[in-house]
Amino acid sequence: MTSPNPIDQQTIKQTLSDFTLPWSPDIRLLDANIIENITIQGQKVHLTLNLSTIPPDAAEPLRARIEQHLQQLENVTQARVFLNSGTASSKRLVFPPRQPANTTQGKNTAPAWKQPHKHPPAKPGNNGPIETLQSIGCIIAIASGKGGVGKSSTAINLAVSLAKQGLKVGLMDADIYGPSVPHMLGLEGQVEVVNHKLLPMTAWGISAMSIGMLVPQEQAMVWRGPMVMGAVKQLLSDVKWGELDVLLIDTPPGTGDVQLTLTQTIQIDGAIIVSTPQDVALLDARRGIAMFQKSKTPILGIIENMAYFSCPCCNEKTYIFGENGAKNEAQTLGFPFLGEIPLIPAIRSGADAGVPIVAQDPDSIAAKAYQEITELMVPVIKRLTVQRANKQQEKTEE
Ligand SMILES: Nc1ncnc2c1ncn2[C@@H]1O[C@H](COP(=O)(O)OP(=O)(O)OP(=O)(O)O)[C@@H](O)[C@H]1O
Repeated sequence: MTSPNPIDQQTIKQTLSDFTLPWSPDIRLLDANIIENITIQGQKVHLTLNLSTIPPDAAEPLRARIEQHLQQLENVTQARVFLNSGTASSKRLVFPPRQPANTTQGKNTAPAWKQPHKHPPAKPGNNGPIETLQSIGCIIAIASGKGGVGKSSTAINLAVSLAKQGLKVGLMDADIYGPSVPHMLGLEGQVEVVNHKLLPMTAWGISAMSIGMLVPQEQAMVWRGPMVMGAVKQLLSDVKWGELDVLLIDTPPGTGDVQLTLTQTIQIDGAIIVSTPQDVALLDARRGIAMFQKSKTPILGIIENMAYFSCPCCNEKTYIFGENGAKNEAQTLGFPFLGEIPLIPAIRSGADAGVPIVAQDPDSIAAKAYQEITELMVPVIKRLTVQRANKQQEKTEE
């Protein structure tokens, strides 16, 4: 007896290559940025469609048609198509109900660090734990000394990549002056308010909140001093994050009011510094590092973004801005070097289209570079979670 041919992404894409959009027959499904994700396990195929790009009446028929089509493939025993609304507010999330993590017949077998985080209850006072952050395993700031080095793109792709590894991830966009997270995640619409708390929006498997979802961008851009501090505090205490393994905070470049408010208001368990390889960016990165060190926030490592240009034809690497700049800097300063992300047009076009590259093309060089970094981050997140719980416990006992 011969074993069935393995199915791969290529076969699935090939099968769907003639599929056109019922409401726009000139456009192929594969060209329409509608497919979020294809996962294959043996002979089972799961495909996720981005509901926000489909006319409401067309969603269910399209889902059923694709499912039926895939089911006809010789080696497919199960084909399931899910619709993901991309936002929490639209209430159209039609994933099957989430199973409790790591449970077998009702018995919770999750490792200790993944048990529901039971941080002690909030204590009144300035530096007491904030109630909405109580069920968060640990908090990591993504920072850069200089603007435009790709900090937000890095934060988003790391968040989605961590979620793909099974972690519950939140992303708070604290870049009050230039919030780019909603656009990069393709999030639109109104934030939902329940019991006086804001609900984060969901996209690509993560929860996200940004000042850009609450006020028009022109408004926030001119805020200074107390207004900025007030906005950061609101993002921290008025958002119902729920249970998360990790909250990533995308901070604005530099060392201003936002960073100060964050480090004075909450316990940040670690900071990751994003830098490009050039000297000037590295110099600015040093300032960012110094600020976190002043507030005793551990530096978890440095990521070099736009490390090299990767030729789309032959994958040859060209080190446009010099080689190993951030890597050498990390070594000099004694911090872990977490990895390098290539300069790849698809990272920019994905961000512009609201589809992070790790979701759009998980097998790409870029997605793999982010994944390698998140594989290093997972054990760190576990360690920080345990440390945070211990620290919070100590604080309540003081
Ligand atoms: N590795 C990369 N390859 C190609 N383009 C990239 C890469 N990283 C970031 N970009 C692009 O560079 C631009 C700046 O990136 P991004 O907004 O993430 O930077 P930032 O440091 O957060 O900026 P800001 O200082 O405005 O907050 C964006 O258009 C983004 O898509």
